Amino acid sequence: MTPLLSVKNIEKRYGARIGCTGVNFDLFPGEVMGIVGESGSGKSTLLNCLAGHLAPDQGSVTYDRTSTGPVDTVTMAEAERRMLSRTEWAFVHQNPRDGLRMGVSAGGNVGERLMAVGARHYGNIRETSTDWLGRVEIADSRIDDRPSAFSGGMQQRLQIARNLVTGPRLVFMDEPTGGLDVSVQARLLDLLRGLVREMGLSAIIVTHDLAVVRLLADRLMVMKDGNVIEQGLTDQVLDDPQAAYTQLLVSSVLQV
Ligand SMILES: Nc1ncnc2c1ncn2[C@@H]1O[C@H](COP(=O)(O)OP(=O)(O)OP(=O)(O)O)[C@@H](O)[C@H]1O
Repeated sequence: MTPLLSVKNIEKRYGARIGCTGVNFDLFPGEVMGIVGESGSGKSTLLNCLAGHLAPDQGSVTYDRTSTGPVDTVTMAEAERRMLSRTEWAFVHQNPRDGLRMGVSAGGNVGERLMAVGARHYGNIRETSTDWLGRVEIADSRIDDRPSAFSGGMQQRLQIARNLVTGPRLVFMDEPTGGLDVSVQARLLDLLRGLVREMGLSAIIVTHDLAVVRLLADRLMVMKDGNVIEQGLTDQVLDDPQAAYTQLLVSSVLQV
């Protein structure tokens, strides 16, 4: 089977400082990969290199695009990458404000993504938007409200609807449950798990929360000081960690 994403030898430096280095992995269709590690270990740098937000200094990221087959997203033209981000990819930010348009209604936030991929019929756009708000547990009556009138959990659910409405194949998530109350996190996690399964999504999720990877990720990558120090099936890595650092991480000795 062709990997959906094939990552080879990615390195990103900030001057002399290493962001991440020597990262290699394949992600297959329908797989969810978790990336964990303490603060500053290089998780966000790697995610941003994979999603095309940062240009790595070395390495390749090959994506199996529906229309053309495998393409190197590091060297592709910016316009092409932007098109991928609107159609086959999605990016869920930790802070919903970074992924929403705060001055646009909830329905508009979802609907404009449909318009960006060519939807023109107002009635259909409104209907699909309402349907998606329902799927993320936002009442119909809130469709014309702006996200600024929503709670943090609702904003995050709206960001998820905005990202998934166009039916992406690959979703990048940066601490999707970070910054939320514990009870809100649990509900959001449940919702995400349902959507990922139902839509057969592939995803790469950065988190410092092992409960998030336990619930969502098939595979897990552990990072420290910019390096991947262990990777494998989530249950295997968490239940039988090989690296001393992962053992500390799992035994909660480390605060990540
Ligand atoms: N814009 C930048 N300029 C310089 N150094 C940076 C920049 N962004 C990140 N770094 C450095 O790169 C390394 C990896 O940082 P990164 O933000 O990727 O880690 P992280 O694991 O995502 O951390 P956190 O969980 O705190 O977000 C750190 O040493 C960090 O200081």
